[in-house]
Amino acid sequence: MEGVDHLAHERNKSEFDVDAMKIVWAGSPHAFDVSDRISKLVASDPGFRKDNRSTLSRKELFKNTLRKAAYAWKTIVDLRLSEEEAAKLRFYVDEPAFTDLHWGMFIPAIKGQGTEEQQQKWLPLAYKMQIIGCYAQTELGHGSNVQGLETTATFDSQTDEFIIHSPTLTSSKWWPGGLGKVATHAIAYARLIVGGREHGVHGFIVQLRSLEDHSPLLGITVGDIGMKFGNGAYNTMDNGVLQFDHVLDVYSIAFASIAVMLWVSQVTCEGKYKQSDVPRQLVYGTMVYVRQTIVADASCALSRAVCIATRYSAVRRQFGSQNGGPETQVIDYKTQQSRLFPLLASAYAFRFIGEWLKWLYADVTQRLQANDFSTLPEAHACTAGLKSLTTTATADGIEECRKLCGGHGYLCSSGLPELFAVYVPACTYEGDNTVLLLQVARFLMKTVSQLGSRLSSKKPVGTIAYMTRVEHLMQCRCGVQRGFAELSADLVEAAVAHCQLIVVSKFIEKLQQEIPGKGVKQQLEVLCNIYALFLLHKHQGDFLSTGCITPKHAALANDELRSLYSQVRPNAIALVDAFNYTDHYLGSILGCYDGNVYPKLYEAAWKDPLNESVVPDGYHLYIRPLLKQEIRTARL
Ligand SMILES: CCCCC/C=C\C/C=C\C/C=C\CCC(=O)SCCNC(=O)CCNC(=O)[C@H](O)C(C)(C)COP(=O)(O)OP(=O)(O)OC[C@H]1O[C@@H](n2cnc3c(N)ncnc32)[C@H](O)[C@@H]1OP(=O)(O)O
Ligand SMILES: Cc1cc2nc3c(=O)[nH]c(=O)nc-3n(C[C@H](O)[C@H](O)[C@H](O)COP(=O)(O)OP(=O)(O)OC[C@H]3O[C@@H](n4cnc5c(N)ncnc54)[C@H](O)[C@@H]3O)c2cc1C
Repeated sequence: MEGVDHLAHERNKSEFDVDAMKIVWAGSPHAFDVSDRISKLVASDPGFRKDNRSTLSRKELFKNTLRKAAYAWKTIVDLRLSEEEAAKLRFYVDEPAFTDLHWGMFIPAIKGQGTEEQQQKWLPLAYKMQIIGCYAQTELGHGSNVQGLETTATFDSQTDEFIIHSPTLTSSKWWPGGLGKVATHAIAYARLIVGGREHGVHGFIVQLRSLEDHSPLLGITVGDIGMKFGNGAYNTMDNGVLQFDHVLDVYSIAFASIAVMLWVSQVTCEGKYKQSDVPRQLVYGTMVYVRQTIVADASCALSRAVCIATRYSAVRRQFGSQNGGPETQVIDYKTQQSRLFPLLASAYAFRFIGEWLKWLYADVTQRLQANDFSTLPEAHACTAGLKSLTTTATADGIEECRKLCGGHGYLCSSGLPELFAVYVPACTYEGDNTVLLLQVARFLMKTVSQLGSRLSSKKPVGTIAYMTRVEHLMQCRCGVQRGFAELSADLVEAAVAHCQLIVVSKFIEKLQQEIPGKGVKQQLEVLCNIYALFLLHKHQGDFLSTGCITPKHAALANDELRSLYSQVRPNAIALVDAFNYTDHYLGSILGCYDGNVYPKLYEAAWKDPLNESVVPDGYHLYIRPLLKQEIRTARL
């Protein structure tokens, strides 16, 4: 029945202050206020409806996305929302669109790599959306290997301009989000050539389309690369293809510096290339920035799937009826708990590692401005490794949540298939996860060679086993005289172990902070122990081989896990309520707040276009002749 909370009995079991946990999840009372207000604003506005996406054609879907993006911008302007509120609104609109890359990469690239002059020229236009940008780095032939990019930018000292060109088919820009049909400008990465000499890959701001009639400019060929995985999903985004034919790009300016003129690589009017001695990888700065935002995104996506699966697991009953009484809630099965609760713990773990990574990125950015590159390698390794670890775990976790919901998890109305389809490219974009782990492995090899076996001492006591595991995995690999390439598959395992050590240690450090609210810290301690012991159980071969745990320890850890699951069980619904997601944002009948699943599933079924007629189109043409044997049947 509408209005009845079918999960009230679960919510009454909670042993902690849910409102206080909501603040912990949001990060601060202010952050909670903004999230709560904006999520309700979006949920209550029919202009942001999203429950019909799976029934639209690609063109209808895309036009609807443009409508929503324009409507969101009008809402932001009319309500005079702050940058923080506007970002939250785009988040809760929950539709991959060109705005993601305009705000998520194009603007950060100009802020992070543009000179003061370039920022003054381009940022006001971008903030007012008088230009729409994309980040055009990947090409048809190269994505991971940035140094393999083929697009050229040749400086013409006669005209004081750059000529941007796609010399080969494989140099076509391919994948940039927003590029296909919307972006008017791109930050295009190209090989800088000055005076016949090549100076590696640099970023250029290039105008692609007329600001008058949106037609591609002379020398620009641009379009969409076609349908992607899943039906609605990421097909709201116009990932594009772009070719330059000797574009005399009067607007392009070679990105001349990182942060505040820290790294000045200039091309003078006389055609001289000047670069000071800062790491050339600073040109990758935008990717490092985005990778740390992707870690925070992982906690959002995983928590969303876990919220759906947890609420449905409490609603769903199957088997176990005693004397005609109610069947057993599937959330009470130990197998369901052993699959679901580690994902619940991971969602919280990724939330806190995302907070720490945001601090690490801000710290390294501040150091760069002071010409201090000392923590850049660690920042790169951490952002790369944690992006890889959290997105892989989240993509796998969303699929596990779909399976935890049985058959109904496969319905679009569960919200899980689309969430999976939208999320999984995160394992590829912003750096293929294996390629990024190889960067971490390279960092570990260098660290081991510099520090000897002790990779790092500054870790909480509870992580000794985790630290020993990483050192053991590295020693086993570094000890043998074989090349990096030969050992790369093993080194990637050590890289994963290193990242897991970071997540566990930062979760433990989080618990050392002052955390207000009745029972809140205790619940987080349970989740931290679940995260740490679940991984120890999953990788117990590594831990046993280090000798720092014995088979008896491994068995005790497993017993402790079961006990921890029992401690979470009465609090599970409250722990997912703490994410404070609206039903609109969840987009899931199985995960609806009131747990009134069956009537909503049944009602939703009849809204499918196929049910607009009781006799389907095609019956008279194809089925009736079949049934009436009017088609000559093959001789049996
Ligand atoms: C739900 C809807 C979406 C939500 C949207 C929200 C926001 C939008 C954001 C994301 C989603 C949408 C789109 C994604 C956009 C993209 O995908 S943009 C393109 C991303 N592409 C990549 O990530 C490419 C990956 N490849 C690389 O980063 C590099 O090629 C490499 C693998 C790092 C290798 O680089 P290379 O220059 O060859 O260096 P090498 O391996 O030789 O290393 C040399 C030294 O440099 C150090 N180093 C490498 N990278 C960095 C770095 N970034 N920072 C600092 N240092 C770096 C490396 O460690 C080596 O150091 P040594 O001391 O010499 O060992
Ligand atoms: C949805 C989506 C949105 C995107 N948006 C953008 C965007 O806005 N802008 C942009 O510039 N790009 C974008 N991209 C492109 C994305 O950044 C690249 O696809 C990504 O960096 C991976 O590169 P690749 O496609 O070349 O993969 P490849 O590197 O070709 O990967 C193929 C396989 O090769 C393996 N491999 C590659 N190199 C090595 C190695 N050295 N050692 C071991 N294994 C290796 C990989 O692990 C993988 O298994 C997007 C991609 C997607 C899917």
